[in-house]
Amino acid sequence: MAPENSIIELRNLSYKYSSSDAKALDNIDLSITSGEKIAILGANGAGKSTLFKHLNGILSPSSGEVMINGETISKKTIRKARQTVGIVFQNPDDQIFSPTVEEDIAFGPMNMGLSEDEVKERIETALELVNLKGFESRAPHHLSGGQKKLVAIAGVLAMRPEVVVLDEPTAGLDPLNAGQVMDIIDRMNRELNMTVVLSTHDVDIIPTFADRICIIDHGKILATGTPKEIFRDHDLIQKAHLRMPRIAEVFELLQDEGIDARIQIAPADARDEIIRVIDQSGKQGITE
Ligand SMILES: Nc1ncnc2c1ncn2[C@@H]1O[C@H](COP(=O)(O)OP(=O)(O)OP(=O)(O)O)[C@@H](O)[C@H]1O
Repeated sequence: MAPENSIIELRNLSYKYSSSDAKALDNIDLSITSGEKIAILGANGAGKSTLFKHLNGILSPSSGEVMINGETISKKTIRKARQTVGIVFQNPDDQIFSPTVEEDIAFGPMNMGLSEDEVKERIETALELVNLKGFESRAPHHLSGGQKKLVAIAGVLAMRPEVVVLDEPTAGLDPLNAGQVMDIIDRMNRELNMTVVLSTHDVDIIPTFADRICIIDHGKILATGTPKEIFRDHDLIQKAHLRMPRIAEVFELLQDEGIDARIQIAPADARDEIIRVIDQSGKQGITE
């Protein structure tokens, strides 16, 4: 039995590409809870994309199983699994095919057999959410990389999946667009109650985004935990080819100055800690 509220359940999942001797995924056990925001971290080649391709049946396990809402993905359940789990690939060119933005976003909902009115409404809502109203007739291949990424997100959004999986959603985007994409992802979770699974190499966005982190290395899970738990473990961070978020470096510098500040990784926690240190030094100043 899958744990209660578990929307995705991976059990002893292993996968080997036919052209390779090594396992790309090696005995993965992971349970993803409905409504959570989970970040999958790992070095290049760790197995993140291979893992994601198992979440809606693009790849089938060499051994083990993938369950969506308690049902193992099989020929019989794959259609339902694909409606439940929508994937936004790393390269938007892999998923945008239609001559116009509107037709591209309509593709998924039309395949679901929805009425014309419903499809129209979904296109409008999806374009509004990604701030691309007015782009309906534009040709996707003439858009910028960031705009294409937004079209790919809108296409998945229009299918209203319970889970959205995003493979490195901010890769190749300038800071402003990366921030915009992260805001959209956050709204998908807060306003549309979607479960979000994403992979990223950007450790600075994780403390504000993720409820939970899962670190994979050479196809195996090294650790799962809250961002605070994971970033406490320096050996783990090194092994996974990651680094501490920049905010933590400020606290390390303060500690080098002999200031009793506890290392923080998220902006709001950093603010609270700095206020605490200032308050404390103020009180010390009064008593001295
Ligand atoms: N089509 C394929 N055929 C053979 N081996 C593959 C194929 N795709 C990926 N691999 C191998 O499987 C392993 C996992 O690759 P994967 O693309 O899942 O990693 P990743 O964590 O997504 O990496 P990145 O961060 O670079 O996108 C790597 O060793 C890779 O070389």
